[in-house]
Amino acid sequence: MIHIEQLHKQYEGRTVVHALNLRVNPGEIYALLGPNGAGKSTTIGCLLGFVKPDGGRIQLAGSPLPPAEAAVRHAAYIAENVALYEKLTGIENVEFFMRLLGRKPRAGEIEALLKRAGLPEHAWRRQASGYSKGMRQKVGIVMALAKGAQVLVLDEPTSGLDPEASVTFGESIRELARDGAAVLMATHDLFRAQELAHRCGMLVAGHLVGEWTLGELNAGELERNYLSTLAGV
Ligand SMILES: Nc1ncnc2c1ncn2[C@@H]1O[C@H](COP(=O)(O)OP(=O)(O)OP(=O)(O)O)[C@@H](O)[C@H]1O
Repeated sequence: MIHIEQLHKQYEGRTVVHALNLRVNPGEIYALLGPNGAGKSTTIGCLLGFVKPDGGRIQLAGSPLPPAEAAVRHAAYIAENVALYEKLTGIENVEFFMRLLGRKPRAGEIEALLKRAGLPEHAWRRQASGYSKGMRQKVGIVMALAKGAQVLVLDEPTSGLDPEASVTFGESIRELARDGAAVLMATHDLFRAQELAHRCGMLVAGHLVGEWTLGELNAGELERNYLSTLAGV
């Protein structure tokens, strides 16, 4: 579960997130939409403890810990470009990550996770320096799976992915949500948001100006809502 109450953030005296309230339940995928500079990444930064908020309350996975510590324990973060140890192979990256979590992988466990996330077998033992963006995202998914993350946070996850990679990635996200993760995804990809998310919210200049339940809307209607909401702000 992700629970944000009255989140407030300023930079150099300018408020970039205003009294934001947002809740993502276990098993739910929530798409955070909004134009460039709306405050999506800042909100994510506050959620994961990278950015210090100026006010409000954040709770992750029901933990009483501050966001940075709760995120280390319960959350996985997949950025637009997943950073990996370039000299290590896919398998070695995941193994290293698991050891950081204090886990010794069982025989065949990493291979099974890589397969589940759809990383082609020929890449498993190749250095990550040669991985494409989509391949990196898949390793990110494996890390979320290995961690059993209860909270998954994604920033522009499908930007620059080809349609097939985007679909495969979406399937992995759905699977993680079906396993009970609360998923928050900041995106400009309205089509993918409509396809994947259960709900979406629109952030404009740090204000949450609209929230919609998807499923009732097709991608065209979501785009019309987005544009008319933007025009009305
Ligand atoms: N470290 C910082 N110092 C000063 N201003 C910042 C800093 N980080 C972000 N901002 C400002 O905060 C506002 C929100 O930025 P943020 O990156 O959160 O928006 P965003 O919705 O993620 O945008 P995009 O869709 O372009 O990624 C912007 O006006 C940005 O210039």
